[in-house]
Amino acid sequence: MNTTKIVVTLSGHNDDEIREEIQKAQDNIDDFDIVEIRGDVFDALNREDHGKKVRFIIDAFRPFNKEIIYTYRTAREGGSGSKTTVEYEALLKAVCEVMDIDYIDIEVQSGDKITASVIETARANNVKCLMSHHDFKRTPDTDDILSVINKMDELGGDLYKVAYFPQDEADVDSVTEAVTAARKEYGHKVIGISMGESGKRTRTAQGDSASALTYGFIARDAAPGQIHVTELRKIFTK
Ligand SMILES: O=C1C[C@@](O)(C(=O)O)C[C@@H](O)[C@@H]1O
Repeated sequence: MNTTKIVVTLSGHNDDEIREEIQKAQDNIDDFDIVEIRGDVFDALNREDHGKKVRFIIDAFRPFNKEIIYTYRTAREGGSGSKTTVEYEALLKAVCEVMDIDYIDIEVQSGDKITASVIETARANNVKCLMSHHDFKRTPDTDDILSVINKMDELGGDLYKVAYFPQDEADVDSVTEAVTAARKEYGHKVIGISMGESGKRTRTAQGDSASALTYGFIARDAAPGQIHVTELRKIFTK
């Protein structure tokens, strides 16, 4: 049975783009299970306006019983977020405290102390922790990918996501092998993404190497190699 949930990443920056994405997503509401809000696209806004945008998106999908992931992707991991690690920690904690979300994405490279303190606040507010790690330049070998995932498990997350950029097919295979091995160890909690065109097969993998979540787009892709959610739904219902 296919148990990969489809996530739609929303990355519209301004009101027009946000409305367009919400409309398209609502028109294709059965093509995804979870909504990812990319908070880093609101980086230029103050805390209050940032919060308003996030709440607006949450309110658009709650009536459809969609789960919500809040992600603030920092520039060092391929996003547009320019906050310092101290600001990053404060933002994630505030989001857990005041927003009605299901998952918070925590970049483990922000450090063990920050990760632990965000996890504590998330737990206190019934928010699940999606541990993440991205490298937009390269892919380490399978053992190194597995040590990142082991670390995420030690830190105490609910889902473990790694995303890498491949240089060749062998790099894509390393991600697939790491997901397969980590699933044996930890169960269906692992997400392994190889970005770009050649990595697309990691986004549609089924069986032993299937990820717990696969991220797709509705209006514009938020990462290289992302697939439209309607296509993902077709692939995963075959
Ligand atoms: O970590 C991920 C995965 C992703 O980078 C992708 O490659 O689809 C897209 C991001 O929005 C998300 O937070």
